[in-house]
Amino acid sequence: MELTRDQARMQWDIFHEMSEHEQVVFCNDKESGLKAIIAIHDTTLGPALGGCRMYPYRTTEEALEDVLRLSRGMTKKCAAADVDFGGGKAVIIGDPASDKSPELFRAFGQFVESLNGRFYTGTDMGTTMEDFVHAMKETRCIVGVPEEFGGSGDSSVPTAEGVMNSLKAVNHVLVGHQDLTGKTYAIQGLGKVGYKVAIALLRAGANLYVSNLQPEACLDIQAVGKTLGQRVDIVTGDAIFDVKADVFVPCARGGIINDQTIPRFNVLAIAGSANNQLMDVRHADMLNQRGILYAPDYIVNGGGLIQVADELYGSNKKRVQVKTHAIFHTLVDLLTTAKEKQLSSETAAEQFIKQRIVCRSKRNHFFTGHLRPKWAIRQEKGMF
Ligand SMILES: NC(=O)C1=CN([C@@H]2O[C@H](COP(=O)(O)OP(=O)(O)OC[C@H]3O[C@@H](n4cnc5c(N)ncnc54)[C@H](O)[C@@H]3O)[C@@H](O)[C@H]2O)C=CC1
Ligand SMILES: O=C(O)CCC(=O)C(=O)O
Repeated sequence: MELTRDQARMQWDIFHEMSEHEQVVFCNDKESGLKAIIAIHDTTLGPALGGCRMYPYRTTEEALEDVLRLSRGMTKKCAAADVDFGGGKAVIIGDPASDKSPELFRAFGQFVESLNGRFYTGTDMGTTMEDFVHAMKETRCIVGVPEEFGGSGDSSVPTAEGVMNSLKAVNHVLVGHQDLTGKTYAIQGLGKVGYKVAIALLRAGANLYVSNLQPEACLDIQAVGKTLGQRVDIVTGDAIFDVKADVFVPCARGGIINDQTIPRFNVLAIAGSANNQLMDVRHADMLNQRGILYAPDYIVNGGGLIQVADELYGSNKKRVQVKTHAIFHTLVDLLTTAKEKQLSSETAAEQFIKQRIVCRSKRNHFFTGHLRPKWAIRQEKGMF
């Protein structure tokens, strides 16, 4: 029997929704119009770390569901990348194209500061480094702002490098080498990460199908392809799920691997930066049954996290590069183990992550949770 709206409301329980999470903070600031949710999933390995997404969610439930899923993914990502942080994430409910203001991000910063070092944040889909320059005036817990403001800069650069290392790992597992010349990739989303991946793939001699909400980015990539002598076909809407390619590279929203899309994919593998690509864990088994190799997103897209975590240890570009390169080896080992054990890559990854959290939780953490000086002190010291 279907529940009435009132019955459904009465049965809905936030503690049930967040039963795997430590803390969820609803942030409301009337003056700036800020409506945000911060979710802290698991701090076993250290303070929560994860970006802040801005999106015009239709309902609060939709925003809550997204932030709970994203923060759960961050716990896995931190463990996979072997950093001393736990999983957290924030979402701001609003349209990034029209609802941003310095006041909105300052208000968000105040809420982050109120958590007193339990949560560090920076950019994600719909937000930019510049947005967080406003937020950092109110909190010591912002990462990934431009270098001139004391941050480690654009985290989409190492994220894109990590995606490229993953695409080489996938090629290695599929055909025994890392050379991407002549391969075809279907990229969904040409934003901060997808655009950089597209350029890197063209330079590596690959051909592309691309799709993006704003057509300008597709046209730019097509022009670059022409200069380099590589084919770039622009695809609109969700036709990107149907194209015949070697690898589908999701670099936009999550949930794109689901009951509807799996029968449509015409690729050998899926590996991209989008967070939470699987609508449900069982979809990894469905991909396995179709013989499509799936590279778990929280391993592929760990480069940005590696950079912002490293910033809190005192930024070292070489260290970030080495750890981002390690994504290649982590993925080759994982995909090989999954094949040997006849498991889906997602199940194998979850086993590996669980083991790592148990093992790492027993050692002393390198990051001891110190807070950085406040903005005013940093200004006094002439840092900006
Ligand atoms: N920026 C980073 O360093 C990291 C990003 N990610 C994830 O990677 C994904 C992309 O992130 P960013 O590039 O930073 O975001 P972004 O906001 O800069 O770019 C997203 C792009 O996807 C496009 N898009 C959205 N829906 C689409 C659709 N249905 N079809 C085609 N294109 C679509 C948009 O037009 C936009 O250009 C997100 O899922 C994000 O959570 C994960 C780890 C780190
Ligand atoms: O890339 C960042 O700034 C933080 C890491 C993160 O939120 C992510 O990897 O999804």
